[in-house]
Amino acid sequence: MTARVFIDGAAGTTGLEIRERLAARTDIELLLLPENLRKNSVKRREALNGSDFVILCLPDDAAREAVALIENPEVRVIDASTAFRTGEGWTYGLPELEPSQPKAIAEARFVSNPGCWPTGFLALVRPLVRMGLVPHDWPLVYSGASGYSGGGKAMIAEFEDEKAKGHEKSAYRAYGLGMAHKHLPEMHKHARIATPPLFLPAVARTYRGMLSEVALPLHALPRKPSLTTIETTLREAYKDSPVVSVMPAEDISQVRIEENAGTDRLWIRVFGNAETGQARLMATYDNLGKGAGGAAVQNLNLMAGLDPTAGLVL
Ligand SMILES: NC(=O)C1=CN([C@@H]2O[C@H](COP(=O)(O)OP(=O)(O)OC[C@H]3O[C@@H](n4cnc5c(N)ncnc54)[C@H](OP(=O)(O)O)[C@@H]3O)[C@@H](O)[C@H]2O)C=CC1
Ligand SMILES: CC(=O)N[C@@H](CCC(=O)OP(=O)(O)O)C(=O)O
Repeated sequence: MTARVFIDGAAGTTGLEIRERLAARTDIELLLLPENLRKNSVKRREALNGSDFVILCLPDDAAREAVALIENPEVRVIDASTAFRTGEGWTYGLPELEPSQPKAIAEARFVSNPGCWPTGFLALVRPLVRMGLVPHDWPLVYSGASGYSGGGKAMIAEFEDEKAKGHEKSAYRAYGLGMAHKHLPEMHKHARIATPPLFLPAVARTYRGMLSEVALPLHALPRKPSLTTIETTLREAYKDSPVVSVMPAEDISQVRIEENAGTDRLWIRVFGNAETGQARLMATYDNLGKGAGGAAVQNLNLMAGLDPTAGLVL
């Protein structure tokens, strides 16, 4: 039996990525609206209610509107927007978050796909907080750079189209300077920490890819874990994941943002200096892969009981 899947927002940056991953599959029947009807609310309502699964790749308000249009209780939803990531009744779609998360996603009706930034943060810190190596009230700092497709069609135009409003010529732009980024609530909630992290995001002149980091002064943590303990804890947490891997850090002196661009992988490395007790935890992945489209396909596979890695670039 095939699962009928409707992508609302299939012409957008994230929607196109998901479409590409699903198009060739024989276990999925993909429903799409033609270009001239893709914002027609009558046709959208029909498609939203006539599918087994809908994947929403829309701005927050349009995602809320789409959910409100769903009347058929059999329809199950994956939402890629920020609208429901801390919402009641929604399951957070990061299978690697907790040992129980894949089952929770598999059984859920409403799944919120994680934000691209929270994906890296939670992958780096959640096992360390869970195991008590980082206290839940530790003032965590999270920094990194994203490819500009992370801002969707509007930011792609900003970086690529000289005629676009606010055309950007710079190679690297820091933002979120008011320290109130829209992803803070989900990082706070799902890391199960006392306060949101200090978050220092930037966007780089590369289309896709992310490199994000958490620095830890191991010597100042109550349990003074070694670099090896940190790395072993993370490796143990992801030992069964086909998507998240802890890679060896020795023999590497440089890491590039493009490392996992074009894939659905997320790689973690634990760098640092054992003598000074300073650690630099790093994640590389793709804002459109594990940060969005790949994560949505991973969640769909779990929810539909399909091969967990089908359609993923690993
Ligand atoms: N880009 C990324 O790396 C990530 C994106 N996301 C999230 O995914 C969602 C989609 O983002 P992204 O693909 O980047 O954005 P885009 O702007 O590239 O695409 C959004 C799409 O939604 C369409 N749309 C807007 N309003 C409606 C409506 N009322 N009915 C039907 N279609 C509508 C747009 O139409 P039109 O083409 O006419 O503008 C566009 O095609 C957002 O919520 C974003 O936060 C999450 C993680 C990462
Ligand atoms: C580079 C860039 O601007 N990235 C966006 C985040 C990507 C996004 O909007 O997606 P989600 O919120 O759904 O994850 C930002 O920081 O606002």
